[in-house]
Amino acid sequence: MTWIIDKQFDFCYGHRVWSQSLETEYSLDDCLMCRHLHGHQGRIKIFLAAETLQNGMVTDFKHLNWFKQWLDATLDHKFIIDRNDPLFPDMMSHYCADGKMDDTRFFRHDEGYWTPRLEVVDGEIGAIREKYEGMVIVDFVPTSEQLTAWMLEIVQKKMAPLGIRVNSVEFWETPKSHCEIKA
Ligand SMILES: Nc1nc2c(c(=O)[nH]1)N=C([C@H](O)[C@H](O)COP(=O)(O)OP(=O)(O)OP(=O)(O)O)CN2
Repeated sequence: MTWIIDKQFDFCYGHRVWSQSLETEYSLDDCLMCRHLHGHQGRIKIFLAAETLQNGMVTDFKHLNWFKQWLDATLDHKFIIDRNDPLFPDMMSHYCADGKMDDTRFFRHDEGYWTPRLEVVDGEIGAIREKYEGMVIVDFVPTSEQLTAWMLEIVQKKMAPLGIRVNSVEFWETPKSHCEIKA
């Protein structure tokens, strides 16, 4: 017997899918809208599984509170940008040298993303600081598929010491566009 429990989390974020390309026979138009800077109300569901119960539970639902905190602090109301995005030097001009991301101007986080060191823009107007405060840099195109894979890995690593298996992760970029990864 396998028990599967799940918990859902919502967050809003911005992104740009700079690699989008379309087969117009199928898409019916050639507008690469996902290359625009745009935002979503994202929804993620984490599924945890076990063959035996501890204290009558797969694990306490509250053992995912850390994920809510991480999501709120890291991605909620942030713009997720790929460091390889051709627009990166333009959007992140204060954080580039020779047209490339200057790693020394960023914090590297264990979960595999970067955030700008805000002292780099000391002396600039508040709006400039606010722009960079809202940036989360990743090393992949932030599609539904890749965001889901990234978050699956983060949850798997964190839950492993508890002996909890992540069964799958589901992600909704919009209410109609959904991705699932079975671990
Ligand atoms: N396989 C993927 N395709 C697309 C992705 C993606 O991450 N993976 N992302 C986008 C866009 O970011 C976009 O915002 C979502 O587009 P779309 O599905 O077209 O939006 P809706 O769910 O609102 O659907 P409508 O048909 O426009 O109503 C594009 N493709």
